[in-house]
Amino acid sequence: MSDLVVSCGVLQDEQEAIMKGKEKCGEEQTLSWADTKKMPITSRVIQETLRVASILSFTFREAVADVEYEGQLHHNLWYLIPKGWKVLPLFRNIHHSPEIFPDPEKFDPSRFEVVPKPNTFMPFGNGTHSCPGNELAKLEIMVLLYHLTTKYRWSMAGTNSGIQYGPFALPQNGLPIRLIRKS
Ligand code: HEM
Repeated sequence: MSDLVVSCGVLQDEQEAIMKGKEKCGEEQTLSWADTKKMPITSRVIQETLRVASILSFTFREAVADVEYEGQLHHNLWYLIPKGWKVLPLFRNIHHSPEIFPDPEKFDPSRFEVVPKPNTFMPFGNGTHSCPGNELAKLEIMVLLYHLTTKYRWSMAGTNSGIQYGPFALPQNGLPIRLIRKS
Protein backbone atom coordinates (compact mmCIF):
# COMPACT_ATOMS: atom_id res chain seq x y z
CA MET A 1 0.00 0.00 0.00
CA SER A 2 2.77 2.43 0.82
CA ASP A 3 4.31 1.57 -2.57
CA LEU A 4 0.93 2.28 -4.08
CA VAL A 5 1.13 5.75 -2.55
CA VAL A 6 4.52 6.18 -4.24
CA SER A 7 3.07 4.98 -7.57
CA CYS A 8 0.41 7.67 -7.30
CA GLY A 9 2.31 10.06 -9.63
CA VAL A 10 2.42 7.67 -12.60
CA LEU A 11 -1.21 6.68 -12.07
CA GLN A 12 -2.22 10.31 -12.04
CA ASP A 13 -0.35 10.97 -15.30
CA GLU A 14 -2.12 8.08 -17.03
CA GLN A 15 -5.58 9.01 -15.79
CA GLU A 16 -5.23 12.75 -16.39
CA ALA A 17 -4.01 12.03 -19.94
CA ILE A 18 -7.24 10.10 -20.60
CA MET A 19 -9.36 12.96 -19.24
CA LYS A 20 -7.41 15.57 -21.26
CA GLY A 21 -7.98 13.48 -24.39
CA LYS A 22 -11.72 13.48 -23.68
CA GLU A 23 -11.73 17.22 -23.07
CA LYS A 24 -10.07 17.77 -26.48
CA CYS A 25 -12.73 15.65 -28.20
CA GLY A 26 -15.49 17.52 -26.33
CA GLU A 27 -16.51 14.36 -24.47
CA GLU A 28 -17.93 14.34 -20.93
CA GLN A 29 -15.10 14.08 -18.40
CA THR A 30 -16.41 11.19 -16.34
CA LEU A 31 -14.81 7.80 -16.09
CA SER A 32 -16.38 5.41 -18.62
CA TRP A 33 -16.16 1.65 -19.12
CA ALA A 34 -14.03 2.25 -22.24
CA ASP A 35 -11.58 4.40 -20.22
CA THR A 36 -10.95 1.55 -17.77
CA LYS A 37 -9.67 -0.52 -20.71
CA LYS A 38 -7.04 2.14 -21.51
CA MET A 39 -5.16 2.12 -18.23
CA PRO A 40 -2.28 -0.37 -18.58
CA ILE A 41 -0.14 1.31 -15.91
CA THR A 42 -2.98 1.40 -13.38
CA SER A 43 -3.76 -2.26 -14.19
CA ARG A 44 -0.13 -3.25 -13.58
CA VAL A 45 -0.04 -1.36 -10.28
CA ILE A 46 -3.17 -3.27 -9.20
CA GLN A 47 -1.65 -6.59 -10.29
CA GLU A 48 1.59 -5.86 -8.45
CA THR A 49 -0.32 -4.84 -5.32
CA LEU A 50 -2.25 -8.12 -5.47
CA ARG A 51 1.05 -10.00 -5.89
CA VAL A 52 2.85 -8.31 -3.00
CA ALA A 53 0.00 -8.25 -0.48
CA SER A 54 -3.36 -9.59 -1.54
CA ILE A 55 -6.00 -9.58 1.22
CA LEU A 56 -6.33 -13.37 0.78
CA SER A 57 -3.04 -15.22 0.58
CA PHE A 58 -4.36 -18.78 0.72
CA THR A 59 -7.33 -20.99 0.04
CA PHE A 60 -8.53 -24.42 1.23
CA ARG A 61 -8.93 -27.68 -0.62
CA GLU A 62 -9.57 -31.32 0.30
CA ALA A 63 -7.81 -34.18 -1.48
CA VAL A 64 -10.58 -36.29 -3.09
CA ALA A 65 -8.04 -39.03 -3.90
CA ASP A 66 -4.48 -39.89 -2.81
CA VAL A 67 -2.10 -37.41 -4.46
CA GLU A 68 1.62 -37.96 -5.03
CA TYR A 69 3.45 -34.67 -5.15
CA GLU A 70 7.07 -34.14 -6.18
CA GLY A 71 9.02 -31.86 -3.85
CA GLN A 72 10.17 -28.62 -5.47
CA LEU A 73 13.35 -28.11 -3.48
CA HIS A 74 14.37 -31.79 -3.44
CA HIS A 75 13.26 -33.26 -6.74
CA ASN A 76 13.93 -36.82 -5.57
CA LEU A 77 11.45 -36.39 -2.69
CA TRP A 78 7.84 -37.38 -3.16
CA TYR A 79 5.07 -36.48 -0.77
CA LEU A 80 1.80 -38.33 -0.36
CA ILE A 81 -1.29 -36.28 0.36
CA PRO A 82 -3.78 -38.93 1.50
CA LYS A 83 -7.40 -38.80 0.38
CA GLY A 84 -9.50 -36.67 2.76
CA TRP A 85 -6.58 -34.48 3.94
CA LYS A 86 -7.14 -30.75 3.99
CA VAL A 87 -4.64 -28.72 1.98
CA LEU A 88 -3.92 -25.00 2.34
CA PRO A 89 -2.14 -23.67 -0.78
CA LEU A 90 -0.30 -20.49 0.22
CA PHE A 91 -0.30 -18.16 -2.82
CA ARG A 92 1.92 -15.77 -0.92
CA ASN A 93 4.82 -18.24 -1.18
CA ILE A 94 4.39 -18.49 -4.95
CA HIS A 95 4.00 -14.72 -5.32
CA HIS A 96 7.18 -14.14 -3.29
CA SER A 97 9.27 -16.84 -4.96
CA PRO A 98 12.47 -15.29 -6.40
CA GLU A 99 12.49 -17.96 -9.15
CA ILE A 100 9.13 -16.73 -10.42
CA PHE A 101 9.31 -13.04 -9.48
CA PRO A 102 12.94 -11.86 -9.29
CA ASP A 103 13.63 -9.51 -6.38
CA PRO A 104 10.18 -10.39 -4.99
CA GLU A 105 10.11 -7.82 -2.17
CA LYS A 106 10.50 -4.99 -4.66
CA PHE A 107 7.25 -3.31 -5.73
CA ASP A 108 7.69 -3.24 -9.50
CA PRO A 109 4.51 -3.02 -11.61
CA SER A 110 6.58 -3.31 -14.82
CA ARG A 111 7.04 -7.04 -14.18
CA PHE A 112 3.45 -7.41 -15.45
CA GLU A 113 4.40 -6.03 -18.87
CA VAL A 114 4.91 -9.73 -19.57
CA VAL A 115 1.94 -12.02 -18.87
CA PRO A 116 2.81 -14.30 -15.92
CA LYS A 117 3.25 -18.02 -16.62
CA PRO A 118 0.23 -20.22 -15.78
CA ASN A 119 -0.21 -20.97 -12.05
CA THR A 120 2.34 -18.40 -10.92
CA PHE A 121 -0.01 -15.48 -10.22
CA MET A 122 -3.18 -16.48 -8.39
CA PRO A 123 -4.52 -13.70 -6.16
CA PHE A 124 -8.04 -14.90 -7.01
CA GLY A 125 -7.30 -18.61 -6.65
CA ASN A 126 -7.56 -21.13 -9.42
CA GLY A 127 -9.88 -23.73 -10.93
CA THR A 128 -13.60 -24.30 -10.40
CA HIS A 129 -13.72 -22.36 -7.15
CA SER A 130 -11.61 -19.39 -8.22
CA CYS A 131 -13.01 -16.02 -7.21
CA PRO A 132 -16.09 -15.02 -9.25
CA GLY A 133 -15.56 -11.42 -8.09
CA ASN A 134 -12.14 -11.20 -9.84
CA GLU A 135 -13.03 -8.66 -12.56
CA LEU A 136 -15.42 -6.70 -10.32
CA ALA A 137 -12.76 -6.40 -7.59
CA LYS A 138 -10.14 -5.10 -10.05
CA LEU A 139 -12.64 -2.64 -11.54
CA GLU A 140 -13.58 -1.35 -8.08
CA ILE A 141 -9.91 -0.82 -7.18
CA MET A 142 -9.40 1.00 -10.48
CA VAL A 143 -12.38 3.33 -9.90
CA LEU A 144 -11.15 4.07 -6.36
CA LEU A 145 -7.63 4.82 -7.63
CA TYR A 146 -9.04 7.04 -10.36
CA HIS A 147 -10.96 9.21 -7.88
CA LEU A 148 -8.12 9.24 -5.35
CA THR A 149 -5.48 10.30 -7.85
CA THR A 150 -7.45 12.74 -10.00
CA LYS A 151 -9.44 14.46 -7.22
CA TYR A 152 -7.04 14.31 -4.29
CA ARG A 153 -3.41 14.76 -3.44
CA TRP A 154 -2.39 12.12 -0.97
CA SER A 155 0.69 11.19 0.97
CA MET A 156 1.65 8.91 3.83
CA ALA A 157 1.13 10.43 7.27
CA GLY A 158 3.58 8.13 9.05
CA THR A 159 6.64 6.11 8.20
CA ASN A 160 6.34 2.95 6.15
CA SER A 161 6.23 0.04 8.57
CA GLY A 162 5.42 -2.87 6.28
CA ILE A 163 2.70 -5.49 6.11
CA GLN A 164 1.30 -7.63 8.92
CA TYR A 165 -0.32 -11.01 8.27
CA GLY A 166 -2.92 -11.95 10.83
CA PRO A 167 -3.46 -14.08 8.65
CA PHE A 168 -4.92 -11.48 6.28
CA ALA A 169 -2.50 -8.91 4.88
CA LEU A 170 -2.95 -5.48 6.44
CA PRO A 171 -0.66 -2.46 6.60
CA GLN A 172 1.10 -2.28 9.94
CA ASN A 173 -0.27 0.53 12.11
CA GLY A 174 -3.13 1.03 9.67
CA LEU A 175 -1.05 3.14 7.25
CA PRO A 176 -2.65 6.55 7.83
CA ILE A 177 -2.62 8.82 4.78
CA ARG A 178 -3.14 12.56 4.36
CA LEU A 179 -5.73 13.53 1.75
CA ILE A 180 -6.13 17.03 0.33
CA ARG A 181 -8.92 17.73 -2.15
CA LYS A 182 -7.60 19.36 -5.33
CA SER A 183 -9.12 22.74 -6.02
C1 HEM B 1 -9.27 -7.93 -4.15
C2 HEM B 1 -10.42 -8.55 -3.90
C3 HEM B 1 -10.60 -10.04 -3.85
C4 HEM B 1 -9.66 -11.03 -3.70
C5 HEM B 1 -8.14 -10.90 -3.56
C6 HEM B 1 -10.38 -12.29 -3.71
C7 HEM B 1 -9.77 -13.53 -3.60
C8 HEM B 1 -10.46 -14.73 -3.53
C9 HEM B 1 -9.81 -16.03 -3.39
C10 HEM B 1 -8.30 -16.28 -3.29
C11 HEM B 1 -10.79 -16.95 -3.36
C12 HEM B 1 -10.60 -18.47 -3.20
C13 HEM B 1 -10.44 -19.07 -4.59
C14 HEM B 1 -10.05 -20.53 -4.57
O1 HEM B 1 -10.31 -21.22 -3.59
O2 HEM B 1 -9.46 -20.99 -5.59
C15 HEM B 1 -12.07 -16.25 -3.49
C16 HEM B 1 -13.29 -16.87 -3.53
C17 HEM B 1 -14.48 -16.21 -3.66
N1 HEM B 1 -14.66 -14.84 -3.87
FE1 HEM B 1 -13.21 -13.46 -3.93
N2 HEM B 1 -11.73 -12.04 -3.86
C18 HEM B 1 -11.90 -10.68 -3.97
C19 HEM B 1 -13.11 -10.02 -4.18
C20 HEM B 1 -14.33 -10.63 -4.32
C21 HEM B 1 -15.56 -9.94 -4.68
C22 HEM B 1 -15.65 -8.43 -4.99
C23 HEM B 1 -16.54 -10.89 -4.69
C24 HEM B 1 -18.00 -10.77 -4.99
C25 HEM B 1 -18.59 -9.69 -5.45
C26 HEM B 1 -15.93 -12.17 -4.35
C27 HEM B 1 -16.59 -13.36 -4.23
C28 HEM B 1 -16.00 -14.58 -3.99
C29 HEM B 1 -16.74 -15.85 -3.84
C30 HEM B 1 -18.27 -16.03 -3.90
C31 HEM B 1 -15.79 -16.86 -3.65
C32 HEM B 1 -16.03 -18.37 -3.45
C33 HEM B 1 -15.95 -19.10 -4.80
C34 HEM B 1 -16.17 -20.61 -4.67
O3 HEM B 1 -15.87 -21.17 -3.60
O4 HEM B 1 -16.61 -21.22 -5.65
N3 HEM B 1 -14.58 -11.97 -4.14
N4 HEM B 1 -11.83 -14.91 -3.61
